[in-house]
Amino acid sequence: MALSDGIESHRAFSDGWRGLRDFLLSSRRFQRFAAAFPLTRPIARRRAADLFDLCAGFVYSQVLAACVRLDLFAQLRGGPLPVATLAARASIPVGAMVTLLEAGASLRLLERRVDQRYGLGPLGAAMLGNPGVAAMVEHHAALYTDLADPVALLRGELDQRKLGRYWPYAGQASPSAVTREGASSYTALMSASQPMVAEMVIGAYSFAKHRCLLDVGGGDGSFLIAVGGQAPELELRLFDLPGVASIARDRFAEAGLRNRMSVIEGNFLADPLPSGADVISLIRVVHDHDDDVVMQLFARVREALPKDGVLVIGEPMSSESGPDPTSAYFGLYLHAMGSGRPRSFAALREMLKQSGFRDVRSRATRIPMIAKVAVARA
Ligand SMILES: CC(C)=CCC/C(C)=C/CC/C(C)=C/C=C/C(C)=C/C=C/C=C(C)/C=C/C=C(C)/C=C/C=C(C)/C=C/CC(C)(C)O
Ligand SMILES: C[S@@+](CC[C@H](N)C(=O)[O-])C[C@H]1O[C@@H](n2cnc3c(N)ncnc32)[C@H](O)[C@@H]1O
Repeated sequence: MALSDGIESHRAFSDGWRGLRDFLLSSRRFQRFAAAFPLTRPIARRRAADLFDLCAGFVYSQVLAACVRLDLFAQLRGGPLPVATLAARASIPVGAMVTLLEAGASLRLLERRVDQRYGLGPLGAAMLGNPGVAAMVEHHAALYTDLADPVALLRGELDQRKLGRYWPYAGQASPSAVTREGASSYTALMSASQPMVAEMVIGAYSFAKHRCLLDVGGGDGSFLIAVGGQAPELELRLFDLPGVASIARDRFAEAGLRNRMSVIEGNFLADPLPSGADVISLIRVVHDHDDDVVMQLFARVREALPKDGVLVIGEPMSSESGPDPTSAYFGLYLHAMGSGRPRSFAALREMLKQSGFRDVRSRATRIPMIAKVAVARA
């Protein structure tokens, strides 16, 4: 059998079986049968609950947003508190506060305790361990507005995208014009959420074997500071737009790190990257840009690295097998932002190979949803 015949018969089989599945699942009669029959009932209930979660997810997100805005998790860190206390502190009527607390409890963010008190739930407690997540939730207000009419957003009918304003470099021909003021909110958000990302990247790749690291698009330097803590001998350099570079300079000066770290300002779309580093990192940078920009960036990284120098990419990457809700999130997020797309490791590997990189490998991270890592040699 010729290869094309084999592919054709595989496609026919796959389409045929999926067609049968879709026919059954969309039939009200089959749904009634599956919910009644004891062996299929658990699956029917799970599917119904999955669909309910998709319908109601925006409400769950707003319950979380209210808990974060009212600082409920931090308030409950020391132990449960009475409803009346929480309501008075939030200037919310007791009845409405109970509605929020019950919603939080049903989502495992909070827990109802005896005597009309509420404490942390397992997910609320996990929020306290990852303060960057609360910062993300706060800034979702911009995305939430842009997504109010998702079809208009996808059709390009929104004149003003809030998320586009939040990330002023996105899709801009002259990102160097971004001022320090324009960069300050996104730089603070990146700084707040960097610890969980740095943990993933440093856990997957050891920088200690290198001499000098250049972090391109390095923000306020939080990633470099985390790497520096693990690799005390490593020379650290940061490259970012002028507005962000000035924030990083102040941060290093405040932390007394000016001797250890240097900051180079520039635009990687127009300026060559400084040479001298034997490892370059791109942390949450590549997915912000369209393919043509990424290819330019990879070319500049390759020019700046010595032979055998290493490029480390750390960011959320889409899954190559099966459904992956983080891709839904980043796909819509980056669309609203105005440039970029989530890429799988395989897509990045292809682009890296086309740019002349070799030995492209994926490194496993502890929580891939937060960041995956790709490593390549110049
Ligand atoms: C002790 C007992 C009783 C039981 C033990 C059971 C057990 C082992 C429980 C585990 C407990 C545990 C350790 C929980 C840990 C939870 C963690 C680590 C949770 C982490 C959650 C992280 C989340 C939700 C991250 C969300 C990230 C978001 C939304 C990121 C958004 C990123 C954006 C918008 C980036 C923008 C940058 C741009 C523009 C794309 O470049
Ligand atoms: C999403 S942030 C990531 C910041 C940091 N790496 C982190 O993970 O926290 C992307 C960074 O790339 C920088 N950037 C975007 N376009 C750039 C350009 N053309 N030249 C230099 N830096 C750029 C931004 O200013 C920003 O600091």
